[in-house]
Formats: sequence, structure tokens, C-alpha cells
Amino acid sequence: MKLDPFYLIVDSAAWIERLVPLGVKLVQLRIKDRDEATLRTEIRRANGACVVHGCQLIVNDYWRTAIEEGCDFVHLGQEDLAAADLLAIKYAGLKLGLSTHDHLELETAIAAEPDYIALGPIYPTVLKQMKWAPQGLARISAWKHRVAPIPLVAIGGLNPDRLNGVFEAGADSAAVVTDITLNADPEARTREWIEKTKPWR
Ligand SMILES: Cc1ncc(COP(=O)(O)OP(=O)(O)O)c(N)n1
Ligand SMILES: Cc1ncsc1CCOP(=O)(O)O
Ligand SMILES: [Mg+2]
Repeated sequence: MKLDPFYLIVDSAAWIERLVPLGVKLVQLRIKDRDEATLRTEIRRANGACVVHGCQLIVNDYWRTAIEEGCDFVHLGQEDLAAADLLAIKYAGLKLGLSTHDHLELETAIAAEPDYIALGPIYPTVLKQMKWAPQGLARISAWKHRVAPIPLVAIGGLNPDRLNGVFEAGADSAAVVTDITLNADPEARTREWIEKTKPWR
């Protein structure tokens, strides 16, 4: 499976409706701490916008609601995976992306036969407190060697100036949150990401 090299991650359907029409082809809805009804409405809205614009939606964490809302791709961290019903996810035909931060997590992820594996944080991130030190570019190459042909996603502290480095190290896709959502001009920054990831498309 080929992943788009630009992987946007946002926390609301409003962000998806705002940025996906610019040409984003791979987006994750990463919602935290919202009630079930809001979550469902957000997933439904996000799915609608992605269908209209031919964008692949990936729902973070909430795999049951994703199935119920007709989505086809979920992202799970290691703790999410341990609590999830992997057979139900596969039986429903969902594609699956998994987070990894160390070798043990990598082997756990490979055993689950995912559709991509993410490695992070590559650089320091301001999005959330991480237990792991920044992994660096050499780790991407080591991961690529182990996971291929499973696509590899790099995440954490990425910006347009760091893209050449992560792709040359072996990443298939670069995921981003705050470089875009905290940018003074998210639309212009999104266009810059689309442009700079073109050579790997
Ligand atoms: C592409 C991608 N990579 C890693 C993560 C992190 O997932 P997780 O470890 O479950 O942490 P939360 O995002 O749920 O806080 C991700 N969401 N996407
Ligand atoms: C969720 C997550 N997992 C590893 S790094 C990260 C945060 C990525 O956010 P940003 O692109 O703002 O550094
Ligand atoms: Mg999670």
C-alpha cells in the first residue's frame, strides 16, 4: 500500500474542512477528551469532508466509533492496541496504523500486521509530553530496514526544512501537527507541505 508523503494530523472536523480542500490526501482526526456524542459527530463530519475531497481519513484511538461511522482506517498506539479487539478491526476491513517508540514496540507492531508503522518523536515535539527522547534520523533508517515493505511514517517536530532528511533516511510519509495548526498561516503552511512533499508522491 502506498501512503501519501504528507500526513496531516488535526483535532477537529473544522480543521479538516478548512485544510483538506487545499489538496491534503491523508489526514488523521486525533480527538482527545470529548464526550461520545461530540466524538461521533466529529468523525461523521470529518468522514463526509474526506469523501468529498478524495482524502484518506484515519481515525485515532476510537476504532469502534470509526467502524460504526463507516470509516476504513484507524491509528492506534501501543496501549490502544493492547486494549483493542484486533480481530474485530480486521474483520470490519479496517486498515490499521500503529505507533512505535522502541524495538519491543516495533516487534509488537509487526506482529499485528499493520498497514503502516509510525516512529516518533523524530525531533522534540511540543504537542505532548513524551516518555521517549527524540529518535533522530538514523533510527528511521534502522526502522525502514526492519519494517519494509510495510510503509513507515515519521512523526514528531517535523517542518518543511526537515522533510528531505526524513525521506532520505527512509520514511514513506511525514506526519505533522503543530507546524501547521500553530502556524500563523495554516493554509499557506499546508500548501508549502504539499509542494515540498511532491518529489516523493
Ligand atoms: C501517525 C501517528 N503516529 C503516532 C501517533 C501517536 O499515537 P499514540 O501513541 O496512541 O498517542 P495519541 O496520539 O493517541 O496521543 C499518532 N496519533 N499518529
Ligand atoms: C502524537 C505524537 N507521537 C509521536 S510525536 C507526536 C506529536 C507530533 O506532533 P508535532 O508534529 O506537533 O510535533
Ligand atoms: Mg492513541
